[in-house]
Amino acid sequence: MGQPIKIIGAPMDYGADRRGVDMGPSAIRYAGLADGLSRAGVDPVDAGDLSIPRAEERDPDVEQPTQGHAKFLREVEDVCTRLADRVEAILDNGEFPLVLGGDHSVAIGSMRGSSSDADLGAIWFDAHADLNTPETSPSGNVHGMPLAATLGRGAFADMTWAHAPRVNEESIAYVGLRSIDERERDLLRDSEMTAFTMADIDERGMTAVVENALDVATTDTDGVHVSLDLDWLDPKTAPGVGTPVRGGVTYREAHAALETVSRRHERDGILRSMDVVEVNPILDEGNETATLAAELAASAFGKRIL
Ligand SMILES: NC(=[NH2+])NCCC[C@H](N)C(=O)O
Ligand SMILES: [Mn+2]
Ligand SMILES: [Mn+2]
Repeated sequence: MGQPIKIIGAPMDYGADRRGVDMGPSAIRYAGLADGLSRAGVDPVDAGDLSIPRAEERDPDVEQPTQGHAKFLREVEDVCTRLADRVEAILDNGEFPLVLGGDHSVAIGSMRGSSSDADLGAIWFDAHADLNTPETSPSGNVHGMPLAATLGRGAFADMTWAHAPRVNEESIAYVGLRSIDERERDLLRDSEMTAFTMADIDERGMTAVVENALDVATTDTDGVHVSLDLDWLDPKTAPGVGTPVRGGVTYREAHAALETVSRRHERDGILRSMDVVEVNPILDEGNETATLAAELAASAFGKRIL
């Protein structure tokens, strides 16, 4: 059955404005994640959830970086530090870490852990660029900042729990971008990251775009982290997310994308870690977004129609 997949839940909502995303891991498990992975031919082992301090005990105004604004940064640091350690230990054990969010700030921990012993590329399946720093963020929500944190931008420069020096911007590719804040656009334009927007998908088709993104993420790296934010999909298909943006990826395009990743992984063994984030069961309709998250994970690990 190949490399065992270690499922680890990070039921965190500190990085998002909308409560409920902390229930994502339960909803994705309930939707049949482990069964789907087994049917895809891999061996899932559920390592349970990280413990997260109770939301009711938080105070949004306690801790702030010296510059800018980032809500609950101390709580995010605590969770991501523990998550990074877990991800690193799973990889040391020869297993594959599959992290279930939680809001997208969990990716700070996933990528830090996954890159501790490796040069790591990343594919960011998301409507958003998640490149705000505390200085540029219009919302102060850390789920809009994980890539800036990983790259050590702005106020994150001195935060060793966040900055992952073995992730280089040249090895990061976005797929499906369609919502970028004004100051974030300048950060993106001035960076070496590769951004495939929805317009690129319209023009060239999903498979070609993802092949290209994989080329970017595998050049001069030891492996790839896949970060799947469910708001990447169109809200009609994935309504259970806190920051929906219309004009997103369709059901079939999403499966085609993850199947393309899986085919490259079967050929070249490129994948190193993955997270599936931003499923909010309170905003969902009949758990369909969590079900989609579970199905897309199965596609990434080899599930095929025939
Ligand atoms: N992972 C996400 N859903 N991010 C949404 C970010 C939205 C907006 N760009 C912000 O900084 O607040
Ligand atoms: Mn998003
Ligand atoms: Mn995101």
